[in-house]
Amino acid sequence: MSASEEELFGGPLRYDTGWSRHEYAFEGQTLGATLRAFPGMVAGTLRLAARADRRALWTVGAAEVGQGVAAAVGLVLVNQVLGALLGTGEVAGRLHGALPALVAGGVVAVVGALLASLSTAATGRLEPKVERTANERYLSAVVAVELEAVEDGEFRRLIDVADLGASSARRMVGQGVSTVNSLLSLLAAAGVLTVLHPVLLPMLVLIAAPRGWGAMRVTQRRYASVMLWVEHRRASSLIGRHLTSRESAPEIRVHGAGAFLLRHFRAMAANAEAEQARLARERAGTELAAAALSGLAMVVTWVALGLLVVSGRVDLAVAGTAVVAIRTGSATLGALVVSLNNLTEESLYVADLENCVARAAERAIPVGGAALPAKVAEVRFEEVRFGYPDRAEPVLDGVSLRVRTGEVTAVVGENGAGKSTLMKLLAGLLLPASGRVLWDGVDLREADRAQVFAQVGLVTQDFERWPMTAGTNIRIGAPDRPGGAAEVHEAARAAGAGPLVDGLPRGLDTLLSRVFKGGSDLSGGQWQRIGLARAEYRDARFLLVDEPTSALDPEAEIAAFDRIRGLAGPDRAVVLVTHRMAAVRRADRIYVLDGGRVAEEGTHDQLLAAGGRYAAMYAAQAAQYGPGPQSPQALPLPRRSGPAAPPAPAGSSR
Ligand SMILES: Nc1ncnc2c1ncn2[C@@H]1O[C@H](COP(=O)(O)OP(=O)(O)OP(=O)(O)O)[C@@H](O)[C@H]1O
Repeated sequence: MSASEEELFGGPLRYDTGWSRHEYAFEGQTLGATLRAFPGMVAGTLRLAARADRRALWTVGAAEVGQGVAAAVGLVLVNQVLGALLGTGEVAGRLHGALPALVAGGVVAVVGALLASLSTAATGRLEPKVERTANERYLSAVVAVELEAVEDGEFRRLIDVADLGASSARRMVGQGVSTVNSLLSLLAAAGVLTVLHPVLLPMLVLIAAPRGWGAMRVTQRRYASVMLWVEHRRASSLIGRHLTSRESAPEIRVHGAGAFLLRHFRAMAANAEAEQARLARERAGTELAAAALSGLAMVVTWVALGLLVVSGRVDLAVAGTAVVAIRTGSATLGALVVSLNNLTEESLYVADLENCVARAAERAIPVGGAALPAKVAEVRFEEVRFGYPDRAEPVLDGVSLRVRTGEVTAVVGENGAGKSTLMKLLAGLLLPASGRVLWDGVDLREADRAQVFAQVGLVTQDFERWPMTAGTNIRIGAPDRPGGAAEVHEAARAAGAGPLVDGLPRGLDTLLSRVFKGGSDLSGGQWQRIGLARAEYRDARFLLVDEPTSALDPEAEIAAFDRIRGLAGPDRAVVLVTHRMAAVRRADRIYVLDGGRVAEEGTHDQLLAAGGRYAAMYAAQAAQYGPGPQSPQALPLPRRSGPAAPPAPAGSSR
């Protein structure tokens, strides 16, 4: 651990996404274990590749087998050439005798080169397709899971890892091809050596084994180091990003945080550099030892070969071929160990991706289910209980309420009372632990969730600000609606975003993101108008509005609430969660959440008369308003000289 880690992050950073399960798993990996796992890894790669592009896969396979055969035939031809050259007779005669094998060797070499380039082209075609297929596999699985899974930390970690798995899947293709290639060339060399003389095969193994051991050792150390240092590296690149980000720029300058962070950035980089240097030293030592052992084995091999020739057990041509085969064979075996190691490492991440897909399938939103009426008129909660897994106490503990089309329903309560959770249950995003949510009598658990979602529109405080054009930001509320620019304009106008959109440099086509060149950005309040326009465009029967106006200025806020209320009609229900009591008073029905239950319910006048929690909350906020004239809708305007808007109840984080 570095001093910077201690000071900035409070302790050593360990990698804590799902793949930490593999931490050091690779360290104990032996060549034998890797070889045993080999068929499974190859099968996994083949499955992915076959899903992506079967034809390219066949081409690669055929080209690789062809190259193996060409390598074997090449060695046999070398033997024939040497046999002819080292035979008896005139030199010219011997050369003439070697000619056919030489020509054939040339042809085989050309065929081998053609096959190699064919394999390269097909592999290049296959790799991006495999990555795309792997990406699509986990992305389509993850978008279909319940919201509860998305919010579950464990599952989130799986998603992070799956992201790494897709690029590993791509690399696995290349590594798989190299492995198969090395394996086939090795088989060719080993086969030819065995045919030449059985004692030659162990010699090949003797030379290559130290190099294989060295490669395995280097990879293991690198893997262990990556695992140990990856969080450190991420943390230091995080510091780098914060140093240059737009959001931190003011504090970096005014508070002088830049020099402080830069100092730690340098210190952390120095630690990482020391680790790299240590790895390089160890690698150099290991490779030197492997080369020495391999050289020793080489000396033994050549002496043994010499003895075999002198004793007449092997003739000179065979010895010459053996030299060639041993040299190519030992180089191939070294490459095989390296690509096997890489393949093993990549396969760990691909296995994580598959794990994510499997877990996502278990937590997927069920497809199909009981049909809902085309126009649902009421959603009813019956004794609904719901709690988050990491909390002992339920958030909602026996909530009963109803939401009807043609009405504005408001839900109020203090911070953490469970209002947003209730909205998610209402939207069909969460399921109750007990009790029932009934859509015109159909239990949400059995209902076709796609039909539920089709009737819901959402506007939340942290609604998505898509880094796309203004038009897309509105249209994305109902992507399947065949509306054109006129409908989008109309939705913007109805949501009070008409002048805003018209004032943008390219109107609806203006890119609302500074991430790309030429993009514009909006203020928080302007974005909220776009969010409302999106909801307007969606035109849903149940419009769920959760704290939509916190960034609007006071007058815009009142206008926004008027508009939201205006959205309610005989065919639409509006459910409003807000801390602004002024927005609530004209709701048809108000529910006050407290302690996980509905503490009070009624109209504004009824609740004020009851003198309970609602009355207290209202009185607290009313004190923030001036005694000045009221708006035509009897909504009090906040004092211009006071806070920009009536503050939320004490302790509000919003
Ligand atoms: N995804 C989650 N995982 C675990 N706990 C959560 C999650 N979301 C909310 N909670 C907890 O559930 C409780 C209710 O949260 P919720 O957001 O529904 O309250 P709220 O009434 O909307 O609050 P606020 O007025 O502050 O927005 C809070 O204590 C919160 O910490």
